[in-house]
Amino acid sequence: MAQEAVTLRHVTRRYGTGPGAVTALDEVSLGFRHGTFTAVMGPSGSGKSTLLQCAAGLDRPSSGSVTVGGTELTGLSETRLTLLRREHIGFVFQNFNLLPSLTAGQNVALPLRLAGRRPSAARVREALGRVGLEGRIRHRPSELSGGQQQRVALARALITRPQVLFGDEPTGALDSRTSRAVLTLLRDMVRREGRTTVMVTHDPVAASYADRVVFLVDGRVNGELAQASAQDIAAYLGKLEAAPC
Ligand SMILES: Nc1ncnc2c1ncn2[C@@H]1O[C@H](COP(=O)(O)OP(=O)(O)OP(=O)(O)O)[C@@H](O)[C@H]1O
Repeated sequence: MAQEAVTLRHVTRRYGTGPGAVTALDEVSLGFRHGTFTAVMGPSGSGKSTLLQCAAGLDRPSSGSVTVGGTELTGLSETRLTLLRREHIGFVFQNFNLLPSLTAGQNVALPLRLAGRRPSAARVREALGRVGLEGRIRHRPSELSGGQQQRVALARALITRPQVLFGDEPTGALDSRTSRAVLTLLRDMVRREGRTTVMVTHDPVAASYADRVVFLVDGRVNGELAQASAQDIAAYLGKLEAAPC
C-alpha cells in the first residue's frame, strides 16, 4: 500500500482569466501519510480552503494531479468522483452543515442512505457512541449545543469509515473548551483508528493537536513544523504574516 493517503503533485488552481485571474494554488506538491493528523495554516487568502477542496475532490485543479487512496482523481467523471468521495472521504465544516429537520440519528445515517444503503439502528447508535452522544439519537440539531452538533457532524463524516477526514475550520465556531473536546476526539480517532486527518485552521492551539503543520503563503507551501507547540506555531505564523509580499 502507498504510504500516502493523499498526494498532490504540482497542483495549480487558477480562478478566472486575463488580468483579473487569481492563482489560489501555485504548483503545490504535498503528501499526507496514512494515519497522520495534519493542520494547514497560513494568512487569509493563502489558498488553504482551495487546497482542501482540491485534495478532497470537491474542486478540480487547473493543472497537476491529486491521488486519494491510490486513485488518481484527475480525469474521473463527476459520477465516479461523487462515488469516491462518498466511500473514501469524510468532511466536517465550520458551520456543521446538519439538516435541521432531521434527528441526530437521521443526520448520521444520511451518507449511507445516499449511497443506497440502510444502516441499522445499532450502527447509527455506535457511530454516535464514538463521539459520546449515544443518548441524543432522537434530538434535532436545534436541541443540541454547538459542540454536540459538531460531534454529530463528525459521527456523520465517519459512518462510512472513510480513509481520509477533511476539516475546514471544524472548531472555528466553538468556544475554546468545546473546541478542545472536539480536537481531542479527532486526535484520538487518528491514533486509535489510523484515520488520516487534514484540517484547515487559523488557531495555533487547534493546530498543536496535529502531528504536522503545513504553512501556505500566496498559494505555495512555505515550510512546516512537526509536533509543535501552540506558541511555536503562533511565532512561525507571525513571521509569515510580517514578511513582505
Ligand atoms: N471561486 C473563486 N473565484 C475567484 N477567486 C477565488 C475563488 N475562491 C477563492 N478565490 C481566491 O483564491 C485565493 C485563495 O482563497 P482560499 O479561500 O483558498 O484562501 P484561504 O487561505 O482559505 O483564506 P481564508 O483564511 O481567508 O479563508 C484568494 O485570493 C481568493 O480570493
